[in-house]
Amino acid sequence: MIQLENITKTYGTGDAAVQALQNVDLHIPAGQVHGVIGLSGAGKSTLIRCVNLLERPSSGRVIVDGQEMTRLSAPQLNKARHRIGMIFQHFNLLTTRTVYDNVALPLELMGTKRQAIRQRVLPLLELVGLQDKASQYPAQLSGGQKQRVAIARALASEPRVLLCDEATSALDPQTTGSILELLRDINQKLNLTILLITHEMEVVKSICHRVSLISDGQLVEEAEVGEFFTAPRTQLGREFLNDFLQLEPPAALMERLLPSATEDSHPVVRLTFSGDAVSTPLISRLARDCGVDVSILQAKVESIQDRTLGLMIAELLGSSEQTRQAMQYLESHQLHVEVLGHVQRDD
Ligand SMILES: Nc1ncnc2c1ncn2[C@@H]1O[C@H](COP(=O)(O)OP(=O)(O)OP(=O)(O)O)[C@@H](O)[C@H]1O
Repeated sequence: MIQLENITKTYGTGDAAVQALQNVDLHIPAGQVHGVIGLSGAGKSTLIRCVNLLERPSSGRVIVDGQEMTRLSAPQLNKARHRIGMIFQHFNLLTTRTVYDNVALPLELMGTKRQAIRQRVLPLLELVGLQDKASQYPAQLSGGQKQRVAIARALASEPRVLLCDEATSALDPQTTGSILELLRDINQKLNLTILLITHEMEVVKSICHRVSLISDGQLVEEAEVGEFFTAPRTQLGREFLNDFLQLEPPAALMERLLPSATEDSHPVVRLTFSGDAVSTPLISRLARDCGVDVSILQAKVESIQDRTLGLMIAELLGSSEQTRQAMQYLESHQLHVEVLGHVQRDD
């Protein structure tokens, strides 16, 4: 439904040139909710704005619903944009129009008749739960209600695709939850394809089927959400996951961590495991098979879609050969082992 082919976007020229996107390829099938996550300045907004050509790519092709957007004339592009709704972090409602008139606006611009507008707007207000707010003005609404109006407005022209540009970043966690629920509902009821950009893992976890990770204008990782949360393939992916799970070693331990091993130090490791490994008694096997004791410093189990994810920060106690074998043993059982540092034995 959405296809980006080898997209590059450069802002400015010469010394002032900023390459915001480099060789971006992305394919999102119809009916999917796809998230793009990345740090500030990574190129998320540029990427999503390239889909409806609010930003024109410097090179590459954008194809939406079979139509090559990058080849359309201005009037054709205008028409094609009716099939692509968009919502924004700060809602972008017209303050002088009522809720009803905000939702009606795209239809008015398309020349739709009054009666037909009414027949479209009222069910949309019902869909987003604002049927009793039709005659209110945006200033009278909460942030969540404003975003609901924006969603209804984006749906007015019966789009096939909805672009969400940090749509929940200005909302509190509870309101975020209800907006994400509404988006999930719309995705299922209308089979709407949704592309969203976010810097929040919670958003990805809640509603996305697949996720891409963007860094310095490049897509560096793409995976199903369950896979991304259980086995990110890049260091940046692991950092997002660790931030989300808030599993960092205690500060006092961090201060004692040595970057490399000494004769009488033990490794401190972060273990990430999923699937069968969660229910396998690996710790007792480490003691039995490798002669290594495990001192658990922090541990957590999370359910992500249909997968279970376990995380643990632990100190491996044994000789350097024993701990090396223990790490090999863990990796051979599909655990991701990251050595955070080494801690000097107390005794
Ligand atoms: N109109 C512009 N002119 C020049 N540079 C720009 C323009 N818009 C974005 N950039 C630059 O392009 C890069 C990507 O910006 P973009 O806004 O797409 O990132 P982002 O991931 O959405 O960031 P944030 O999460 O902070 O909004 C940044 O280095 C930014 O400074």
